[in-house]
Amino acid sequence: MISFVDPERYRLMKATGKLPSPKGVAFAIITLLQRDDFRVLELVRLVQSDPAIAGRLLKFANAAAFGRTRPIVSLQRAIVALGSFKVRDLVIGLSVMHSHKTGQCAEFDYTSFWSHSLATGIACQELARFAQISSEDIFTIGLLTRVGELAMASLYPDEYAAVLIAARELQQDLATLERERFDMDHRQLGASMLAEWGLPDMLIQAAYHQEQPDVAGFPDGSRLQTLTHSLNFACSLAEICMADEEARWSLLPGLLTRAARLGVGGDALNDMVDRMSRRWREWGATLQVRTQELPPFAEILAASPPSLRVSAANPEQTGKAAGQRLQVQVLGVPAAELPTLMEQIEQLGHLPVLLDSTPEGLKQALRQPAQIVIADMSMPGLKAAAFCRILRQTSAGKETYALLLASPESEGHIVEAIDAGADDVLVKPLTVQTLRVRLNTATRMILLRAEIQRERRGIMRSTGEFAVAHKRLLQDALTDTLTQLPNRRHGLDFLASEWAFSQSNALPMAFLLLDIDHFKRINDSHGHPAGDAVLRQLADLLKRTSRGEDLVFRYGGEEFAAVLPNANARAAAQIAERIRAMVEKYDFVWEHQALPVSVSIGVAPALGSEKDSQALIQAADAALYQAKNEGRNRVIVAS
Ligand SMILES: Nc1nc2c(ncn2[C@@H]2O[C@H](COP(=O)(O)OP(=O)(O)OP(=O)(O)O)[C@@H](O)[C@H]2O)c(=O)[nH]1
Repeated sequence: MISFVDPERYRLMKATGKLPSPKGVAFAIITLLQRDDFRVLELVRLVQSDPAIAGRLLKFANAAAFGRTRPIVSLQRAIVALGSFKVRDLVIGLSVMHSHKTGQCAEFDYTSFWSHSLATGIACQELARFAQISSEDIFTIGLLTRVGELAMASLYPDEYAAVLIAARELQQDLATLERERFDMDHRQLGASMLAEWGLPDMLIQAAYHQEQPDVAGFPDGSRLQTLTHSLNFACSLAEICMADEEARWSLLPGLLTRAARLGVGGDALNDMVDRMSRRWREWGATLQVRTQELPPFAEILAASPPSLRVSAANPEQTGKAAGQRLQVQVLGVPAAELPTLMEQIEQLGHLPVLLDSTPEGLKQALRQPAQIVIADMSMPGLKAAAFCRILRQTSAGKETYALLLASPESEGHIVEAIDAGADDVLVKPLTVQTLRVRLNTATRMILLRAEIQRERRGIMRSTGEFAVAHKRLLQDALTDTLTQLPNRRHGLDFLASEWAFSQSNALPMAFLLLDIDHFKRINDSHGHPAGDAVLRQLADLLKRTSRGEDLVFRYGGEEFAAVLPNANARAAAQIAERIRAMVEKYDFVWEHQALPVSVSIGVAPALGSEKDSQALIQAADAALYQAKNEGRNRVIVAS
């Protein structure tokens, strides 16, 4: 199944001395293990001769022995625990990495290559249990899976640089271009190298096919198929680790589909990615390979923009409603149908997110539902109708588009599910066309809901702004600009309503009119601004000293007025006298100069006999006129 490089050609390439190869101790270990009669002690001695490799092996052995009560401290024990052949493979991987961190090919990014390879190796270890393979073996193959590319760059630095540029600029398949140029590709060359170093055939096959696991033709469910898919997933996870934030989002759908194939999703996937990225950084520090911090995977998923523009390069996505990429949570879909569904969702340009078919997965869907939730009616744990009902009760779930999948047998429950709040039900088996039509409908519906929300927010904002503006206008219309007291219009309205209230409730009230004595003189002697200042100071004084229930307002010019609810003639006269005396004593100041000010006040208590509030004004005005006539700076109560 593997198309290796022609052995004679490989021999010639090797003879150039340019092919990457395990050096020193690693090479000696390969030779040792090729002998049938090698002894573990010889292996231990060889490893001991390179302290750097010895240290890393110990670390690996302890990582593999995770869960043991005591760490392995002796190299011999570590080698026995790992097994001689695993030791050989690990040492090969580490040695190749160590001696090929830089090279001659200008377009080959050696630093990124090893960052990616290490991330792949570490991700592979996380997948060891799925692939039913030891974590050391799978680490090595993850680390070396792209070693053919490194070899091409070492053998033909200039020509390979041109191939890399063409692959990038023309967006063409690298292996195809390599075959056109060199009559072999990196997969073939890599496989030949791994075979020469003695790595197990199964690992070589997986590495060879990992870029296109579906065309490998491995039997469904076979160990080799799972291993190849695991390697493919690990590479995709490494891409995510290497990518910047924006590129990461576009890689997510592919990763989630691959994870679904292996049956990993929900919190298990989040934990796995977080653990992997942590170990990648740890090992990066040990092996001096560049790494970068990855936010928690749950955060990456949550932050992926729901309305990411769809890449025009993907023809499947054209014609999709408004070109929106939406998060689609998938819940309770039987394992056999899952990969196809995830792939279809991805093909249609959306972001499939697999949730565990466990109570936890259900909780997550209810707590943080995506824009679309696809739930199978046969999901374990909760009936679809109940799920929809609970979903609709949550604030986030109200907006979610709930699409249920029904098997022909569960058709009877469809009406029940729709009544419970499902937006749509699809009867299986699904075709990609049906799914496309339904997801487009969902997308339009979601966009429409978002539009309505936006408009509603806009209306609320305008209403709020209008209310504020209206209040401000009203305030302006009722306030005197110079003194900030209520103006005449406001004051007279208040007087009218207070008078009517006191009349109908037989309560006392009074009205005062107050006029500054010889105000003209202040203007004439000190200027109009001095007059304004006196008006403002008097307004403040009246405001500060009036009772809470009274309304003091500017009547006009140098005249002020006060409406005094609940004040009979005597009380009103006392209030007026208090004001008069206070003004007389008050230090009015203009430009550090004291200005003596006095006021005359006419008091009009409501007697119950006047026909309207206007009569009170006239009475107060008459009393004020009398006060002025009698010498000013006095209070006259109308009778
Ligand atoms: N600075 C200033 N002066 C004002 C304002 N409104 C009215 N006046 C002045 O107030 C003065 C009122 O003068 P008069 O009606 O003769 O009365 P007076 O000088 O107070 O004398 P009596 O009321 O008889 O004690 C006029 O000179 C107006 O120009 C204002 O808003 N600012």
